[in-house]
Amino acid sequence: MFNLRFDNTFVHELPGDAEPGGQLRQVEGALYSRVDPTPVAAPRVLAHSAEMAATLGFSEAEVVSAEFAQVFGGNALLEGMWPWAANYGGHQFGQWAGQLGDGRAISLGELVNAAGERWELQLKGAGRTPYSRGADGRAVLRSSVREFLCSEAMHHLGVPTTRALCLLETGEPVLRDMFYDGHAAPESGAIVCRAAPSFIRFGNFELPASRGDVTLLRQLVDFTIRRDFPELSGQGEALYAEWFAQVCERTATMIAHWMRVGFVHGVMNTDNMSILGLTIDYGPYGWIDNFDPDWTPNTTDAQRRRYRFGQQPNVAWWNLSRLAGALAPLFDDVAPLQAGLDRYAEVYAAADRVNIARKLGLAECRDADVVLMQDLHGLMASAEIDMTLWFRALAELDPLAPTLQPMDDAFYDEAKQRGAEPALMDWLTRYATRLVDDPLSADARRARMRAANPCHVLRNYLAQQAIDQASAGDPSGIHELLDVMRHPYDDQPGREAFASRRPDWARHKAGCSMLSCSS
Ligand SMILES: Nc1ncnc2c1ncn2[C@@H]1O[C@H](COP(=O)(O)OP(=O)(O)OP(=O)(O)O)[C@@H](O)[C@H]1O
Ligand SMILES: [Mg+2]
Repeated sequence: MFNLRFDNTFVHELPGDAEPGGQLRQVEGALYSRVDPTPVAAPRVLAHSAEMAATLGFSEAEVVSAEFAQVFGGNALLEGMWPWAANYGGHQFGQWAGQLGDGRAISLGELVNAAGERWELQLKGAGRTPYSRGADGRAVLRSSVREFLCSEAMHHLGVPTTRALCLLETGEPVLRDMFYDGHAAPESGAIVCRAAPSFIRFGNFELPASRGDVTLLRQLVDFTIRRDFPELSGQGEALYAEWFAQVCERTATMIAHWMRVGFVHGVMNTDNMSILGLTIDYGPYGWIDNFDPDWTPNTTDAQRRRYRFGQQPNVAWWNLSRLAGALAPLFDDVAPLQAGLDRYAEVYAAADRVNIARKLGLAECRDADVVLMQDLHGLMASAEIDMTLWFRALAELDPLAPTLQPMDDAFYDEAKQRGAEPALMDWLTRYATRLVDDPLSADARRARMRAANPCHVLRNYLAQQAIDQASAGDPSGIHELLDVMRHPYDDQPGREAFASRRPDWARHKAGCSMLSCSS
């Protein structure tokens, strides 16, 4: 069983903490600490991703074996695993926060699969590490279900993301004060095994830079380029510049996907930004129901709304500029770093135009189409229109006889719907005129729109329903939701309930419209 190969380049090639064990402390001159997961009472696999298991080389029989639960619950190691916690810092909500590190994530090893791909396997919620800073190193079931489901949903939506192999309950309670109101209560503990080619974050570079440890910074940069960006050539500053521009490009692409599907990350601190441009850390994230660029699901950010939906492209730029600052000691001149940031803006602007063309079913995006989309966004916000339902239904519009009828289900408020009808009809008329002037056939337009506008997204209340059911002992809701999210662009007859508007009861319910960072 488990014929797997691990090569663990991160720990083999880079300096680690000389002191073994899980002592809390500032770890200097090292990029990680060796630490074993803390065993749990009764690990049980609640769900797994069949695609990810196959990719990594696990058979279905292995996934249901007792040994699998022991390994991914943190009670046993496979040959070749060498667990560690990474050392990183980060800017949190705009402020430098110093050393953070993996306080509850423990990487088990870098698996090299049959196809030769590298996948780092990482348990989230596996116990304390030197970076736990007074917290327990654990994760609760509700947040773990959300991380597991969203990782896979995002992948199937075509959004660059870390993946999830499996979700386990630990059989141990975890104490959490969900509303930060002094009422801590026990919740079920859980662990997600995540997988990604690398979990390196902007903050991994920021920490040695903040300490003036340029040698360590350079070691990490050289390693990252060598291992994760093998397509880049050149050397010295020119190579570093090209690499930074690549990071900027990938980040721009990722954010454009978020904006296309209506994903709000919720806590875009630089320690939650992947150097590979993958969506990382599914914490207090949320999905746009009624279109609102000012919405954030994160209750901790409710006042300032730093990480609101419409702000994400700007925040990513700000985060990249923090990374640029960290990398500056490797450059004689900051011009190449500035060029990388400019590259972000260009690539994002181009990707935004591609989104507009795809979402509206146009062969190309003209300048006037940008205005057309902006005007639509304004109307969608004021009329409280569901983003997913609107764009999906818009593909059914007849440009020769435009009506609002296909989009009838997308409205949350009847009075607002009626009030907005004249303006929306004006907009539809403009759009229909534009369509007539577009070279795409009706079929090609519809196919283009249906491939860009999902009908199934992981609406907050859907995840919450699966959580409530799992908390009562029945994980089948997780399985069904995962299965729905495997085909987000397909109509799924009999599963219409997963593609409908957020129900009224979910509008202000915790977990459905607002998410606590307590996880
Ligand atoms: N229960 C916990 N025990 C120990 N450390 C924690 C815990 N929760 C969060 N942290 C640490 O606090 C910092 C910021 O937390 P954040 O919520 O961004 O990350 P996270 O959800 O734990 O994990 P990740 O970014 O790995 O997905 C990180 O250093 C994280 O490891
Ligand atoms: Mg995090």
